[in-house]
Amino acid sequence: MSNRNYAIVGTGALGGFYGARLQQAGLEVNFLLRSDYDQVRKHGLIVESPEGDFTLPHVRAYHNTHKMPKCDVVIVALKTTQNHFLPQILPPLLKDNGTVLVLQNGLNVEPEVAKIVGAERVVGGLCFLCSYKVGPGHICHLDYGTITLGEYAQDYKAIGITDRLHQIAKDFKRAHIPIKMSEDLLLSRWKKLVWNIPYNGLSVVLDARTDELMANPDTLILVKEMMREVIAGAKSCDRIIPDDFIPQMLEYTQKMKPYRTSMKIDYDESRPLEVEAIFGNPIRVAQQAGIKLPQIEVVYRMLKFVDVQRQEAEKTRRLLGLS
Ligand SMILES: NC(=O)C1=CN([C@@H]2O[C@H](COP(=O)(O)OP(=O)(O)OC[C@H]3O[C@@H](n4cnc5c(N)ncnc54)[C@H](OP(=O)(O)O)[C@@H]3O)[C@@H](O)[C@H]2O)C=CC1
Ligand SMILES: CC(C)(CO)C(=O)C(=O)O
Repeated sequence: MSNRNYAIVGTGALGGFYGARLQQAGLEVNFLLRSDYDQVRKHGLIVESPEGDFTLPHVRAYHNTHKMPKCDVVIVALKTTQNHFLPQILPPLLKDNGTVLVLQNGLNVEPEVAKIVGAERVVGGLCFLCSYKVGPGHICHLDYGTITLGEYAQDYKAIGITDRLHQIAKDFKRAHIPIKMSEDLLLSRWKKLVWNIPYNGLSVVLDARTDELMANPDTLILVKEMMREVIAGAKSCDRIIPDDFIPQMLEYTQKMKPYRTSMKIDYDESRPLEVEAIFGNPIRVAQQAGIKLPQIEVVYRMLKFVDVQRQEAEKTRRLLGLS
């Protein structure tokens, strides 16, 4: 049995789900919470899942990083829009030889964390998970769950699969979380963006679920064209995604239960959108290599517009005491 202890920074749809699974498998997991702290401290976590519902009535819940024990593995599961909190959260939580595992969507999230804790402490992970938070401490897992783990090194240099990756993978497998390991984290991040960029973006701009985007011939064309642009973006970083990856992603989505993407859920709930991590960073990275991604850029500008509008409306509602 591993004696590695874990911290979950951001106990929401993703962090709450994987953290609960790790605790259920017997590992020590320390959960950092914000608005859900009181509820989770008193009543623990509830997970509904097609793989079996379960409740953890007692969890190690904290709302202050300084009160948490130092951990071997700190999992970053905040929305990227909240990453400005990481410089305060991470240093007191991490053991001297500890690892930060970044499970967020988007590109260039590891370099952000590396600036705080050092590149040698960072590992990334891409989560193929459909999960959302129903209420405080209550997570609904809809489908999938595989994590692709990859080592991070300065400038996303591919450094292969290390011993610590195997160690972390072992803990997750113990918790029945399917794990793949990537030799090249940057390639894996771009591959994930082949899905996230078209579906997350169009779901918000067009107010549509994945099945609706797939069923309509016009949106299907847009999805495919945006996927081709993501592949061009990856190529600008010398990462080659074969063209047959597009039909694979389309088939994956076709088989998926009708799904409101995570960005659409954020939009519907008036939360800030992960526009910069998922759109802005890939656009800028490609641009630095002299490659333009014009269709992705159109959706990016639209998303920024609707995001600002929503946040302004939300601020007004708060000022009026309406939310
Ligand atoms: N959900 C999914 O199925 C998938 C999500 N992802 C990615 O995973 C990441 C997390 O997404 P998701 O779990 O859906 O998001 P959620 O909004 O469900 O969870 C994030 C949690 O972080 C908490 N939080 C935010 N700021 C702080 C803080 N300063 N201190 C403590 N807790 C904080 C939030 O609490 P509060 O309520 O207080 O704001 C919330 O509970 C994103 O990058 C997303 O794109 C990737 C693949 C699938
Ligand atoms: C691709 C998917 C749906 C997980 O499979 C996802 O990553 C998301 O909603 O952000």
